[in-house]
Parts: sequence; structure tokens; C-alpha cells
Amino acid sequence: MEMETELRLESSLWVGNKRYRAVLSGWHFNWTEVDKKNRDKKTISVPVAEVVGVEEGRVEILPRKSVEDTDKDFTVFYVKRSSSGSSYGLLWRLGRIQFSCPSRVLRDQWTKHLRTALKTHSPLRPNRLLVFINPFGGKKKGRKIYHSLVAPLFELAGISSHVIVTERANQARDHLLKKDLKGFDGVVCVGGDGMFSEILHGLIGRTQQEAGLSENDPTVALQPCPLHIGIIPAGSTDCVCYATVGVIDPVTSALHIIIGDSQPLDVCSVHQASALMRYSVSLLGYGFYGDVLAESEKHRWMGPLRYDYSGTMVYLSNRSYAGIVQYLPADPLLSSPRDRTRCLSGCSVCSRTTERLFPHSSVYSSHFNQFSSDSEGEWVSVEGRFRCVSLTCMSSSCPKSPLGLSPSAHLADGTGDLILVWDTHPLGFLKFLYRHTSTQDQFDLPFVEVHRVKAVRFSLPSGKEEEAYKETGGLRGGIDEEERGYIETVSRNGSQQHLAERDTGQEMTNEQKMATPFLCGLCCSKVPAKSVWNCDGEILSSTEILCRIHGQLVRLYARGIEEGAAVHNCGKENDKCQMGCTLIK
Ligand SMILES: CCCCCCCCCCCCC/C=C/[C@@H](O)[C@H](CO)NC(=O)CCCCCCCCCCCCCCC
Ligand SMILES: Nc1ncnc2c1ncn2[C@@H]1O[C@H](COP(=O)(O)OP(=O)(O)OP(=O)(O)O)[C@@H](O)[C@H]1O
Ligand SMILES: [Ca+2]
Repeated sequence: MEMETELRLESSLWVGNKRYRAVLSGWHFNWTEVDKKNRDKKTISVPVAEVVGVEEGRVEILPRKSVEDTDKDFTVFYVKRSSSGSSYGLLWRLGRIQFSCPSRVLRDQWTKHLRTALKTHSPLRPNRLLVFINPFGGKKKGRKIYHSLVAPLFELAGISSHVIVTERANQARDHLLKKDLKGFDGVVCVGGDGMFSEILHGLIGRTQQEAGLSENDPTVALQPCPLHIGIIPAGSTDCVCYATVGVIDPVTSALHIIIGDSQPLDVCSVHQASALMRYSVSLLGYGFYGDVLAESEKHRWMGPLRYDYSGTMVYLSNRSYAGIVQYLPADPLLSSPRDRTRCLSGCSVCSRTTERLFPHSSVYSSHFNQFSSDSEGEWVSVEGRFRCVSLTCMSSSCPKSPLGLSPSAHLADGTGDLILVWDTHPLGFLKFLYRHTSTQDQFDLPFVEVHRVKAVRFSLPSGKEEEAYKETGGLRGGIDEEERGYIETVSRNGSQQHLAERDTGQEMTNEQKMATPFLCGLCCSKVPAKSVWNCDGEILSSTEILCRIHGQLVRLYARGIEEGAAVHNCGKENDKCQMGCTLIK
């Protein structure tokens, strides 16, 4: 209360030849035109935390910076929302208003008060940032995007940045692992998901090194990273940006960085035996998504289109894979992947997790070992043939799928959603895939299940590779030793526990399979016995893995999807949708 009184300031100010009543009080700065009739009176109210900067004089930064140094004027830059052209979240733009004061004294009072209020209300604003630009990401526009759209905003906000344009893959990761990071408040990544992953690995690794913790041990409670990560999207796939900001837009992301927004993010560590393989934040997928990635690597020249092409090819190859999936369910009382809620900015499920993980607010050392000490249930085991097995720590929404792989997943609840798609008829699987592009529930299918989990183990059924997959058109004759790694097992086998009760009603007979025009088996002589894991766009070298979700291990300069953001169920952008489809709020 005292603070509010201290920061309150109210006076008449001029904007051009119009008189305004401006008020700075508590968390808001607002201004209302005075001489308007009551019904035309409009107040513009800006949360102090969203004021980008306050400058003396009449200042413009676009198209280039110009300052008219008058001693009774000041300019306020702030976040202005715009919904046009956005398919999911809101676009943020730089708003600007130039005020004139009756005296210099009053002008100085306004600038001083506004600057003090800024510091008080957004303590996480960065002063100094380490920026990595991948010059080859996406359309190779990383440098241009940073220098023309982002750097002027950082300068305006008084942020100093140390920029490194990478010369090789993993340079950013290695820098974060080894170099002096003193004085930096955050790390900015200008690139796509691959570049973000480098930063993620570098920062997590560095933090554990300094804490003396072993990343290889899946039971260790990892130390959350002290530096925030900012993502300026400049890749061909920017899923992490899309899922945490709601739009893929460099200016919006730069503004989130400047005002010091903070969005914690769950991270999944993937281990083989007792070695860490990689970390994942979005998609850890075996089967379909692994195959799509492996196939797409052969067609990199196609750019982002390679995923559609490879997706179609892999879909047509009609594969399923045998596996044993074990998972540790999360507390079902806290939330469920089918509860039809969405994790939006200020999400209450994630806030409760923050309180649980960090009971004394930002004292990070109190992070406890949720893997072993949190009230945990029993591991559940299922075995059978799967079209795909996916684990996602967040919704993994992306332009292709605006609500994502798991629309009700949370960014920072300390859990992931495990999606099991059992072997089924090709048209059933197509239905499942297609539902990702609309608001239809992709989990409401008899061959799909979803579980909210804290850990997952995947293994191959022993000895199953020995059996031959005969119904692939009979083009393959006897199976010799060389082909061992490419033999598919005979059929989906009932799993011991849960599968015994399952009847998806979708099982195909061999005759049906033969009649399906999509079977790769009709033209290919080799069908792999196992798939690969897609870990946020990287292929893992092991099949048998143990994954564990670490709640809120990193924090991004973001705030999640803002309420009020609209999604068309056709997945198109607002102004491009001419289908008259429903708008989901
Ligand atoms: C019929 C339409 C079906 C549309 C199905 C859309 C499902 C889209 C789900 C996308 C989930 C992306 C999750 C994020 C993963 C990122 O961490 C990672 C790194 O960037 N990206 C990929 O691994 C890249 C993986 C990209 C996977 C794309 C799969 C595209 C499938 C297209 C299937 C077409 C079948 C057509 C049959 C006639
Ligand atoms: N200077 C560089 N030269 C080559 N590769 C680099 C360089 N800097 C970063 N990389 C690597 O490039 C990969 C892809 O980068 P990024 O994610 O920024 O772009 P992208 O276009 O979205 O990627 P992709 O084509 O894989 O979808 C990253 O894995 C990163 O490690
Ligand atoms: Ca989560």
C-alpha cells in the first residue's frame, strides 16, 4: 500500500493539441482525454510491467531512431496487442505516445516515477543478454531478423547484448557449458527448435556442473537454471516458441524478453541405461513421428515441406511397432489430459506446481526430488504393437496443429502426457492424425489412450524380432541373418496386464491388410522391426530408454498463451479464414 502511495502521480498532460488526465497508480499507467463528452471518453490503460521504456523528448525508433530533445516532452513506449493475422496467441507491437507537460519539473517527475515503477513492478527485466544467432536457421534470415527487428527494441529498453553469430552446430551449447556467464541475466536464441535445444542442453548442463549434480542419474533432482531463455523465432520449425507465446513473431518475442516475462517449462530427461541421452520439451515420439523424422532427414532440401512429404510416405508405409511401455502416473487429482482445460497465461495448475516445487517463492535451492519423495503411485506396464508412442511435456501446439499433440497438457505442471496409439486400421490412424488439425478430440478413439505421467520406460519385447512378418505382400522370401534387424513381428500381441482387457475393435485381419492400398509391404521388401525415437527433432541412437519429467527446470521469457486469443478450428489465421468455421476461445 505504501509503495502504491509513493508511486502515485496524476496530472494533466497534452498529446498534440488534446488535453489528457494521466494517472500512474499501483500497477497501471493510464490516460484519458479530458475535453471529450463522457460517452466518447476512452481510457488507455497500460500495466506498468508492460511499459517498454520512457524517454525524455519526442522520440521515435522506427523506421530509425530520432530524438527531438525538448525539455517539456516525454515519450512512453509500451506493449500494444493486436489480434489480426494471428491464429492462436496475440501479436504484440510497440505502442508509442508522446506527452507534453506544462513544465520541465513535471516532465522530470513523470519520467522518474515511471522508471521507478518499472523497476518495482517487473524485477526480471534483463539488463544484459547473451544472444546466439544461427545464421543458417530457417530461411537464413536470423541475422537480419535480429538486427532490424530486435536490436532496436533492446536498445530502446536499455538492454546491452553480447551477440554471437554461430559458425558451427553446437557452438552455442559448448559456449554455455564452458565460458564465463557472469553478468548475464538471460540467453537469447535466434533460430528454430534445434537452436533452442542447443541452448537448453548448454544451460541445463552448466547448471548441474556448477551444482555438482550428475545429469546421468535419472533419480537426481536437477537444479533449475538461473538464466532465462528468450526465443526469437527464426527457424523452419519454431514449435517451442509457438507453444509458449502463441505466435511465431520476432517482435512479440522480443517484447516478452524486454519486459522480463517468465514462463517456467517442464523438461524431460531421456536416459539409456544410466547415461543421459538428451533433454526434450515438446515431442518425444517413437513409431510414426520417429519414422517421419528419419525419412525427412533424407529430404532436407525440401525445407519445412519435407515433414508433409515424409509424413505422407510414412503414413502410406502403414507401420506399427512392438514395444513395452511402462509409466509412472501423475496424481490424477491434480489434473487430467482429458479435462478439456487449456494451459493459458497464469494457469492455475502450473501455479500450484510452482508453489509445490518452490514453497518459498523464488528460493530455488528448495527444489525437492519429486521422482522419489513426491507421493508417487505404482508403475503401470503395457505391451503390444503401436502406431506411435509419444510423450509431450507441453501441448506441443504448432501451426500444423494449433491445439497440439495434447491440447490439455501444461507447460509447467511437472508432468508429461503419454499418448499411446495402438495398431489400427490405416483409416483409423488417419482419423487420429487429422483430428490434430481441428478441435476434434484425438483421444476419443478406441485405439488411443493418454496418460498424465511423471516418468516413462520403453523397451522391446525380448525375442520378438525373431519372428517373420509374412503379410507384406509375400515379396520377401526366406529371412536370412542379414535381414534380422528389418523383420517385423507377426502381429499385435496382447500385453500381459492392461491389454488383456482391451478390445479396440480396430484390429485388421491379414486379408484386410492385404486389401489396403497403403501397405508399404506391397512394394518394399524390408520392413523395420523397430522404429527410432524423435526427441524434439533429433533422432536418438537408442530404442530402450527411460524418461523422467523435471518440473519447471528452465524458465523462458514468455507468459504462455494469453486468454482471449482465438483459434479457428480450421487452423487458419483469423483474416485468412473464409470457411465460417467456429472460433474457439
Ligand atoms: C491428414 C493431416 C494430418 C496432419 C497431422 C498433423 C500432426 C502434427 C503434429 C505435429 C507435432 C509437432 C510436435 C513438435 C515437434 C518438434 O519438437 C520437432 C522439432 O521441431 N519437430 C519435429 O520433430 C517434426 C515432426 C513433424 C511431424 C509432422 C507430421 C506431419 C504428418 C503429415 C501426415 C500426412 C498424412 C497424409 C496421409 C494421406
Ligand atoms: N553456424 C551453424 N552452422 C551449422 N549448423 C548450425 C549453426 N548454428 C547452429 N546450427 C545447428 O543448426 C540446427 C538447426 O537450426 P535451427 O533450429 O535454428 O533451424 P531450423 O531451420 O529450424 O532447423 P531444421 O532445419 O532442423 O528444422 C540446430 O540443431 C543447430 O545446432
Ligand atoms: Ca507439463
